[in-house]
Amino acid sequence: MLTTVRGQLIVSCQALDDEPLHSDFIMSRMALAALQGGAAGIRANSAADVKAIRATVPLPVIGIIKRDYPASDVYITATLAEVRELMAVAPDMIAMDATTRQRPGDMQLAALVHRIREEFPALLLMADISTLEEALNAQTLGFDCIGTTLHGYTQETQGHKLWHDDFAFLRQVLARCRTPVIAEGNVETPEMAARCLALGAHAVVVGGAITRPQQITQRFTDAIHSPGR
Ligand SMILES: CC(=O)N[C@H](C=O)[C@@H](O)[C@H](O)[C@H](O)COP(=O)(O)O
Repeated sequence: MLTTVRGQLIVSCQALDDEPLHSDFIMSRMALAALQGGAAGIRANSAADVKAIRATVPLPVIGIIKRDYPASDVYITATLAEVRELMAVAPDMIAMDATTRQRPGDMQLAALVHRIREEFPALLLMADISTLEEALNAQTLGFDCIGTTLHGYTQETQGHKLWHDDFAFLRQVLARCRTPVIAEGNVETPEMAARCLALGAHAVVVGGAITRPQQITQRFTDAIHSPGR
């Protein structure tokens, strides 16, 4: 899978249950639209969506399960239970939260990765990180690739966007990691996606700017109503 997506666009097709497009059927059609537009891979949330997408498009799929747990801020493939659920539909790679935050049941990331490797030795694992420290830790733990997915979404990085300062954070991670780095999170324009790849990202994941119409609409309405217009 990593070879297939090298230098390419991966489209994240996700709609949570409180979003207007929440439906495995709709996500599978989003994936088909992404294929027709030239995407090389798909990222999807839930076993149902991964299954529907795999039945519709011949592209590699990165699977995740977003699930909230009490007393932990970790929600992207937080425990072994989510990995097992996803493995029932066999995504090509699974992405999981690889931040240093406390996980449900106080499970340590290193122990969890060890358990996953024991149970699913052939599975590719993507580390969703928010800081350079977490990227380096993920590399040490042997993740197959590192995604900047959570940069801006943790307490430590709140308010940051991946594109700030000409992708300074991405450049920092790329300079320090030999594990392939996938740029993900707030890549809002085609130019930004191209820039991530030019900087050396292995691939780039774009979600909302392609598959969340409410977000796309708001960009237009914000521009129309902005005071300086
Ligand atoms: C922080 C978090 O939960 N990110 C999620 C991870 O799968 C998705 O909601 C994002 O859509 C995805 O990362 C792509 O990012 P963007 O939609 O900004 O292009």
